[in-house]
Amino acid sequence: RRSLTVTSSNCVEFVQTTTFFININSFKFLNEPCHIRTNLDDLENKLFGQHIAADVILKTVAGFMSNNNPQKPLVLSLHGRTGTGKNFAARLMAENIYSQGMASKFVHVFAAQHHFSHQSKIETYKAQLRQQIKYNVSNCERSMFIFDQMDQMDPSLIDTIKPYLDNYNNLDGVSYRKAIFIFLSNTGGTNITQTTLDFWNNGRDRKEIKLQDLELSLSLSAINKKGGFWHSDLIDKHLVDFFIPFLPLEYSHVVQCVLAEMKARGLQPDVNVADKVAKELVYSPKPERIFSSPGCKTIVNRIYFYI
Ligand SMILES: Nc1ncnc2c1ncn2[C@@H]1O[C@H](COP(=O)(O)OP(=O)(O)OP(=O)(O)O)[C@@H](O)[C@H]1O
Repeated sequence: RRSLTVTSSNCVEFVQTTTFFININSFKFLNEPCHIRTNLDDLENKLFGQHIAADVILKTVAGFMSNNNPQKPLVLSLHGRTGTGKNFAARLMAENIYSQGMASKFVHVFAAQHHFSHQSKIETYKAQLRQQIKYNVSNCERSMFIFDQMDQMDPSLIDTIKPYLDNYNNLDGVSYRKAIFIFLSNTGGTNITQTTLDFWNNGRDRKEIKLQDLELSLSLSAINKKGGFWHSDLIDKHLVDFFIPFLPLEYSHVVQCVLAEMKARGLQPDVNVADKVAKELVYSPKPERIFSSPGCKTIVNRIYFYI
């Protein structure tokens, strides 16, 4: 049985619900205005140890979504070592914008190694990418595109999407100004770690680190590392609105991650379990050993071992 809710918006999402008593699936088209809620106020409480990222994301995403006439799409480039929360932050953004979160048909994830793995198919990938971006933004102007493993992406693919990141009023009849592009990469992780370590060695609180302390070095390392932004004029043309650093996570942040994960899984948060999980991880660099090498990445599967 199908029902269709027709609304003024062209952004509709197909939702399947189960009707228990009749034992059939009923289907509804729900209106999804691509602006469900942009209440990112709790970002800082969910994203641990990332005061810069939480602040920038909260302000830019909320501001962008409340602007009905943005001059260009929102383009954020998230940088940091593994397990520091870049994908998690992208997920939080999606969950705060679309009713279906990452499962929304308006959220499109491209992972370099998965979607663009064969160098010989680059021309096909370019054509597909152009087509997908155009089709999806035509369908929903508030679409979100997430490019994971940016540092492993062929730079010519990035150049392909350049026109969509600019402030053209429209390209072939489509305006891309309300779309969101998010790039994720490990590029710049070493610089971020060094700066955070310097603060620690000087006895300064990491919360004193400012976006300005890292943003320039991030854009330079992004452009100088082969792959992704390499030799791309995306940076010269100022198409990326913010390069956002994700700081390496310390023991206390891993403990927070474990407690949050236990809660999310319906388990009683247990500080002893969190302490054991956090202590068993490898910490770097030598000799300080204050940053978790896997960040919070491997904790989920470890929790059950220690319960
Ligand atoms: N700063 C954080 N705050 C809260 N949870 C975190 C944080 N960092 C990581 N996590 C947890 O660890 C999991 C893995 O992190 P995530 O995938 O976001 O790392 P990443 O930075 O994208 O790593 P990679 O560079 O390897 O892709 C997340 O799903 C989340 O549960």
